Amino acid sequence: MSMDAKPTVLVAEKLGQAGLDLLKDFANVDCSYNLSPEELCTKISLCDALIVRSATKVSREVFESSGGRLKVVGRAGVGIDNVDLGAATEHGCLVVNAPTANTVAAAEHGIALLTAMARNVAQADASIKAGLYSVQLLYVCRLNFGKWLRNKYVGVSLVGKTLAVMGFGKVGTEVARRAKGLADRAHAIGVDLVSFDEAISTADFLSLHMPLTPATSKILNDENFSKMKKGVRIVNVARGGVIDEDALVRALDAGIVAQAALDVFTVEPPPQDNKLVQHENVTVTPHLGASTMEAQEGVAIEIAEAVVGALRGELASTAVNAPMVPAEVLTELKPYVTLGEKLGRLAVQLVAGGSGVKSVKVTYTSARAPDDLDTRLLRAMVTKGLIEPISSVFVNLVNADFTAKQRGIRITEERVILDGSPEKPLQSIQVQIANVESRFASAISESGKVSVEGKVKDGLPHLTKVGAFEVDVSLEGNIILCRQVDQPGMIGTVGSILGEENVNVSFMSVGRTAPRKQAIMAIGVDEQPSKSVLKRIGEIPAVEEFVFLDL
Ligand SMILES: NC(=O)c1ccc[n+]([C@@H]2O[C@H](COP(=O)([O-])OP(=O)(O)OC[C@H]3O[C@@H](n4cnc5c(N)ncnc54)[C@H](O)[C@@H]3O)[C@@H](O)[C@H]2O)c1
Ligand SMILES: O=C(O)[C@H](O)COP(=O)(O)O
Repeated sequence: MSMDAKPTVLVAEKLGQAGLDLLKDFANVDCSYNLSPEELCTKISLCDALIVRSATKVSREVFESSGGRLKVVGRAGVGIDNVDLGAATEHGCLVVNAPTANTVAAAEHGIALLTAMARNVAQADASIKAGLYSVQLLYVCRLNFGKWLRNKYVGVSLVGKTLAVMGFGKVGTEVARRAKGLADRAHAIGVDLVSFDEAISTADFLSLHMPLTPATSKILNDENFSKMKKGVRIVNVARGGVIDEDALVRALDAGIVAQAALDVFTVEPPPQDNKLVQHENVTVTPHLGASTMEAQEGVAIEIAEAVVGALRGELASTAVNAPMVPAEVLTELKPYVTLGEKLGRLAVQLVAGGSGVKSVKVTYTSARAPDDLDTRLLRAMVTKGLIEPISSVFVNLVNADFTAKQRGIRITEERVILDGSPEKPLQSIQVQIANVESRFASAISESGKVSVEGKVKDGLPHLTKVGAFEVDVSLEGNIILCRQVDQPGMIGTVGSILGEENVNVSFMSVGRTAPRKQAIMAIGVDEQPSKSVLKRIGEIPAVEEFVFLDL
């Protein structure tokens, strides 16, 4: 981050002014458009956030070049096919989009293309203009009637036709709503949910609105064109890649597809000699679906708010590579999130060597029904606590599951449903690590696992159980755990050794199996005691084992 501690946001494509103003209130904003892939990779190591539209490829190299600084990529629009989500997740980088602000604009453009295509508006306009142009050049008669082609551009009517809306999400729904008014037939609104094969074989018009994914890539191909009604007309305001463009040229030439209206292309901008662009039965626009004044202001505000929120550490409601947790749930879970992370940190530090951790079980006790308790955030934070003390990896909500998997750590979850009031989301969290040896033998529970358990008390995380021993220590600062013979004077002895070195004790708690037998003393300390102090504690005759844990 820069010297003035403001984050830096790189805006790599044109963004509405209202969004830029919002960003500038919070961050240093670098608007650099038309960067080459190499320039983007060079700049990115100085940026905390990147905002793009559809033209910038946010590739794996971009994340690798960021050196861990890039925290969020904001896609000022819907489609995220230009962002390598896998690489973003691996690098712990949140990706957010602006999913709602351009819906109507895209739907309106789809309808514009549908009606313009059906009535040859673009071709007829180009033809007349070409005719007038030759008049001016040649200084001949006033009109060139050769270009006034009223018979050539006879169109087709939409009334009574079937429109198949493929991809019935936000844009698809809005297209169907508008098309209903045009076609005025129940089955033209796309509410008959039919199979893909039925849709393509019965439609007079196809309007594409699905995202580009491995499943939709080239979904309209030779095989599927051959199943279509002869004379079908196709509108694409989704992504060029959902159509096999060579196959579409063949289908147009064969008369299977009468016309196509395309806003998007596999390669943008398409090369000059692209056969679709040149085809007389194809109408094209340069990816204008989201390009209205209103949509661009809306998208800019939507993405700026999401990026600023993410940089502030808030969970974005439009995240596309992290679990979505609504704001009110997040507020409620906050102390449990801290508890989960601290229990993870404690548990892994109790393992001898730390690195053998492969099998972890997290048990939640709660009076809430399972579907009323979203544990993904808790699991991610336990994972963060488990992994960060034993590696240099930065773990967050985005990459927690990936990082655990990559390190071969299997994390299972169990919920124990309690009777009682579901007012609190959780009663307790227990973290158990199987098949490991402990640096502190008393942390091994009866089941042979390193086990720690905690609760939230008065809004603060507390350690309440270590192995089979019940304790109660607030999880702030650091902790010393001692197992000793239960006898009078132990608290005073340990307390005075710490006091001599000015180590402040914040909390002490003793849990024992039975009076005068074994006990565990959990001591919360604000400072880290020196090695010699820890040695002196270990030399107290009644102390059988002890461990210092860094929280
Ligand atoms: N031309 C433009 O400027 C422009 C503007 C906005 C959106 N878009 C494109 O349109 C797409 C849709 O936008 P949206 O806001 O409606 O998104 P959305 O997520 O609301 O809708 C997408 C729909 O497609 C469906 N879908 C996914 N895979 C499918 C498949 N294999 N077959 C059929 N349906 C499938 C989903 O279930 C969902 O209902 C975006 O991903 C983007 O690529 C383009
Ligand atoms: O997916 C989208 O939102 C649209 O394709 C808009 O893309 P654009 O931001 O490049 O106009």
